[in-house]
Amino acid sequence: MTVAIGGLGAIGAHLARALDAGVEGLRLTAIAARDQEKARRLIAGFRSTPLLVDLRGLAEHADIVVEAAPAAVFEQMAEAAIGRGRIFIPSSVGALLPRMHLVARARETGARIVVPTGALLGLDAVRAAAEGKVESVTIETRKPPRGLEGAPYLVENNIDLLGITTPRLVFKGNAFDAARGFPANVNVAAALALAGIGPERTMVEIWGDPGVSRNTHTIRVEAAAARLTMTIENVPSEENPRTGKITPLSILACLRGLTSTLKVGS
Ligand SMILES: NC(=O)C1=CN([C@@H]2O[C@H](COP(=O)(O)OP(=O)(O)OC[C@H]3O[C@@H](n4cnc5c(N)ncnc54)[C@H](O)[C@@H]3O)[C@@H](O)[C@H]2O)C=CC1
Ligand SMILES: O=C([O-])CC(=O)C(=O)O
Repeated sequence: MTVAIGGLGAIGAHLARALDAGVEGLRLTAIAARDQEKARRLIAGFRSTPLLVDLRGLAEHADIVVEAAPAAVFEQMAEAAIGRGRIFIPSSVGALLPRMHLVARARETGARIVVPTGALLGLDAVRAAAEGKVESVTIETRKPPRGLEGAPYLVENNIDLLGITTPRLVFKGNAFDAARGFPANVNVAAALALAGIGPERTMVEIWGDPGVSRNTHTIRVEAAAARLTMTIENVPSEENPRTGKITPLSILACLRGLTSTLKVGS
């Protein structure tokens, strides 16, 4: 299958390099970048040169379109990919929550929207639990203050975390509101909501924590079949401290799952 990537930052550049290095059954055919010069430098050493197109053009050149750009440009990429019936893999999952009409549109065009586990863990177990009765799903996110810097919710509420010396709870509410207030920080909460009981019922706490050096997410699920408590501690990437290094790896694993003969995990 052919793959196109929109956005060449912490996630996209890593993914592009990995695909060019070789992944069985997958070929990188197109990329879109805001900084064209940087993109050219990235692909200069590639074994096979992908086309450099704009975000909307990606869907014309690949079976699978991976969105790895800021949430602000999510809609144009999603609409083009879904409109053409592609497999659309979003990174900015929070941007999907207020746009669930895209799922109905995908049903019409034959597109698929495949949400990767991303910086989170355990979505296989959450999905399994949600086949039965689920009482509650919560996620507690702790990030070093600079990993939350610039979030619209903090700006609107005049919350400055940079000088704090003790952990501070900055948001408590549902996943829908968390994604709106922290579009670049809690995509994991959106993915959890979609795997389980939806954005209104999935509860989120966001902490600015000067005591952690990793982006740390703990999910708790109380269900009829099982009780889950899971924590992941992500090493922030050098390019973008908001993004854990595991994220492009998760998308790569997700891509492999689309073509592999042996697939592990639901
Ligand atoms: N699902 C998950 O678990 C996670 C999702 N994310 C989300 O994934 C998205 C990408 O994250 P990163 O790679 O860390 O971001 P980044 O900021 O490192 O990279 C984004 C790239 O998109 C490019 N870009 C911006 N506008 C563009 C346009 N119009 N056309 C083409 N390229 C454009 C930027 O130049 C930049 O290179 C973000 O929305 C982030 O919040 C991040 C971490 C985990
Ligand atoms: O922990 C991470 O790497 C990123 C994160 O919270 C998100 O975008 O949801």
